[in-house]
Amino acid sequence: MGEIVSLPRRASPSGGGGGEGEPVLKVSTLSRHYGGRRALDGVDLQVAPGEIVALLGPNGAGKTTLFRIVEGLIPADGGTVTVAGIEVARRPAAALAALGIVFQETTLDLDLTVAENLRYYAALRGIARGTRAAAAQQALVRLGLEERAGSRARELSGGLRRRVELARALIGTPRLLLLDEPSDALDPASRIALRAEIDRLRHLTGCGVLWATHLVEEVGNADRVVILDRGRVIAAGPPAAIVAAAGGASLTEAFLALTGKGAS
Ligand SMILES: Nc1ncnc2c1ncn2[C@@H]1O[C@H](COP(=O)(O)OP(=O)(O)OP(=O)(O)O)[C@@H](O)[C@H]1O
Repeated sequence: MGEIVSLPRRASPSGGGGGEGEPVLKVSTLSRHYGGRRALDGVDLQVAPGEIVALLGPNGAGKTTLFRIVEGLIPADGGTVTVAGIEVARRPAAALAALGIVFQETTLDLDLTVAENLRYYAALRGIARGTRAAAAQQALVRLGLEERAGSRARELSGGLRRRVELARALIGTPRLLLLDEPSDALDPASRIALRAEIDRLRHLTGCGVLWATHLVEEVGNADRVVILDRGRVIAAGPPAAIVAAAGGASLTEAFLALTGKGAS
């Protein structure tokens, strides 16, 4: 186990990121057990508007548990989570309304068309009947999916399905986008395209992004990386600063030095 490396957040959005303004996600001393097993142990992290924060950790580090608490699906044992200033434990519905979520597994209805999936989600988000079609159309345009509007989700490649899910997550103008290992099932070209898309979208919408992954090569473009290991934050800061502080030549080396574990 490496020592804790804590580095300052980038002071200015230059270089592509956001990083200014009140945090859209604030996680403070969060803990959670499953029976006798400690899944999260005093986790602190923040995401600013327009900022991409990668949550990097090996399998079992606690990433999914953290996401479930932020989404209001399970309670924490201790600590607090606020989304856009709203405390999840006190006002779960309001906090959920400020979130856009892309789950690890595809959650599109494969028998519906792309446009139908988006309109259905708009209805779930409480968007008025008269404006749902416009909200779905705006989402299609944002992701360059207009020509796919009539395609059944089943006919789309994995990369295109993810783009539809991103489009869907942005309906209702969320303040924070939660991406739970979104590129796990994608081929390398689709992974690269997805990263570029998310970078573009955070500039376009100003939403913050928390991106969970166990793939070190995915996090180099993030504004900040938070490394989670066995439920604890063991390093946090811009990728280059983590590499420098851990004395590695690359983020992969730094990750190995800090966790003592292999990563893909
Ligand atoms: N429902 C559960 N019951 C008991 N233990 C659980 C449960 N869910 C997770 N755990 C344990 O909590 C720890 C954190 O798991 P979690 O799924 O949050 O990690 P993760 O970083 O998302 O891993 P992965 O990348 O494999 O999804 C692990 O030790 C896991 O075995």
